[in-house]
Amino acid sequence: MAAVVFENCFILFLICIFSLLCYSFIFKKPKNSRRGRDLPPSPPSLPIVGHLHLLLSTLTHKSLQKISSKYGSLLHLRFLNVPIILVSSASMAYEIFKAHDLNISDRGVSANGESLVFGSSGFLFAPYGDYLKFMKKLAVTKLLRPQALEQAQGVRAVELERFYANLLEKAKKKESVEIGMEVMKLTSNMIFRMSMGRRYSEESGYAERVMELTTKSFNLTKKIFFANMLRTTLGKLGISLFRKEIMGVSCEYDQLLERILVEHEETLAEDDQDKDMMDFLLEVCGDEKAEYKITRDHIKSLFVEVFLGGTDPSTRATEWTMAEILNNHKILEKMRQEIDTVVGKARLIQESDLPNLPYLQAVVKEGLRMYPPIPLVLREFQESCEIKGYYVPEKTGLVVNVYGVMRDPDSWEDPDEFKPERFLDYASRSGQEEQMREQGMKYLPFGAGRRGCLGSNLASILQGTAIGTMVQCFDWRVKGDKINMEETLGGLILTMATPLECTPVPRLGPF
Ligand code: HEM
Repeated sequence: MAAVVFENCFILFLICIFSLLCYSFIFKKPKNSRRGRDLPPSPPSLPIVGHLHLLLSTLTHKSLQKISSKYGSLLHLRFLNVPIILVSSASMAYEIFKAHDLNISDRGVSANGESLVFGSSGFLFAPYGDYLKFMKKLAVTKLLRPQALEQAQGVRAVELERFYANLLEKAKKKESVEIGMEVMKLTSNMIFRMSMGRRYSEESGYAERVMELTTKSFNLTKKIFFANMLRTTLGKLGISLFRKEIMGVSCEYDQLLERILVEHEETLAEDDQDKDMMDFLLEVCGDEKAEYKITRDHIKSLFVEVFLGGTDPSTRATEWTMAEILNNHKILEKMRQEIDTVVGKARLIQESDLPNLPYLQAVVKEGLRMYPPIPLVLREFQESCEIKGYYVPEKTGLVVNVYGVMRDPDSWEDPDEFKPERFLDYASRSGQEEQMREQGMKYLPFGAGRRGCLGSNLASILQGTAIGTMVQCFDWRVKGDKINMEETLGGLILTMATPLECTPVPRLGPF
C-alpha cells in the first residue's frame, strides 16, 4: 500500500516538474560541459527524463548492471538534469579510487535540513571537511577501532547469549522465526549497548524503541533520497517532498535521544572504563576548548547514523548468507565440522573463535559479495577530471555499482554461484602490491577510500557470531525445497523479497 502511494506521488511529482523542465529546456540552453572533450559513453536515453527510468525500476542495481554489461563499465548517464558517472568494474573503480579519492569524497546528496535522519547535523551526507573528520575520529576511537571493540566484547557476548536463548525458546515451542527480525534485534541491542546503553537493562525498552525507529527510517530512505536529490528544483516551487513523514520520525528520535542524554548527564560515569560513547560526546559538547564545537543535535545525529549505518546492512547480509547456507547442505555441513572441531560441542561459539574459523569467514565474505546490502555507492566529483581519457565535469554524480562489480564475470569465476572456497584461495594468493590493490577493488561491499565504511570490523564480528550460533546450535526446517532468493531494494538496501522464515530445532546444548 505504502509503495503504491509512493509510486503515485512520484508520478504526480514527475508531471509537476515536467512543465518546469520544459520551461528550462526551451528557454534556457543546457550547459554543455564538454569543452571540446569527450564525456564517457552514454546509452540511449529518453527525452527530458534521460535515464531516470533505470533509477525508478524496483531493482535499480540490476538495471544498471544490465546497461553496463551492454554499453561498458564507465558510462555517462543523466537523471533529469542531474549528470551521473556509472562505474561497474574493478579496473574502473581502481582508477577512480586511486587517483581521485579526495575529489570524490563528498556524497553529493544534500543533507535533509534539520531532520535527525540524514540531516545537516549528521555526517553521512556531510562534505569532507573538519566536522566530518572530527565526528569520524570520535566514532572510530570510542566505538569502532579494534581497542574499543575489544573493550565492549563482554557486552556483545551477553547479547549473543540472549540471541541464542531466544532461538532456543522458539525451538522448544516449535515456533518458526523470521531470521531478519531476530538478527535485527541482536545487532540493534549490541550497537545500542555498546554506544550508549551499557547501564541500561533490557527492561528499559530503549533498545527496542531505537530498533523500531531505525526500521521506520529505513523504510523512508528511498523517499528521503528522492526528496534530497530534487530539493533545489522543488524548493523553487515551494514544495518540500515527504517532509511531514521525515520530520515525524526525526521528532520521535529526538524525544528518545534527549531522554537518554539527560539520563547520562544526571549520572555521568566517573571512571573512564565505565564511560560509553555518549558520555564522551557529552564531555566534548561541554568542552569550550574542543577541536570542534559540537551541539546536542550533532550528538543525536551521530547516534541515529551509527544505528542506520550499522544495524540494517549487517542484518540483511546475515539473512542473505543464512539463506544461501540453508540452500546448500554441503556448505552447512562443512561449517559445522569446522565449528565443532575448533569450538567443540560443550560451549557456545564466541567472537574470539572467529580468527580460527576461516571457512566461516569465507562464507560471510561470499554472502557480502553476492548480496552487498548497499549495492550502489554514491559520491560526487567536486572538480572536473579525466578518467581513462574521458572528461568528467565538476559536480557530476558518481554511482559505483558494487553489486555489478562483485558479479562481473571478468573479475569473478561463476559470479552468480555461492562458492565460499574462492575466498580461501584468494587469501593464499600473492602478487605485486599494486596488482593486489587493484584486485582488492573487485570486492567492495564496504565501499572504498576515505568515505568507505567505518564499521567493517564490527560488521564481521556481528555476522560471524550470529551465523556461527545459528549453524552451530540448530538445525533449520524450511518450508518447500528451496529458499526463494528473489531480490528487492527495500529503501536502497538489498533485501530478500520473501523474508527468510524457518523453524529452529536444537542440535547442541543447552549451554
Ligand atoms: C555488513 C555490514 C555493513 C555493510 C555492507 C556496510 C557498507 C557500507 C557502505 C557500502 C558504505 C558507503 C561506503 C562508501 O561510500 O565508499 C558505508 C558507510 C558507512 N558505514 Fe557501513 N556497512 C556495514 C556495517 C556498518 C556498521 C556495523 C557500522 C557502524 C556501527 C557502519 C558504519 C558506517 C558509517 C558511519 C558509514 C559512513 C562513512 C562516511 O560517510 O564517511 N557500517 N557502509
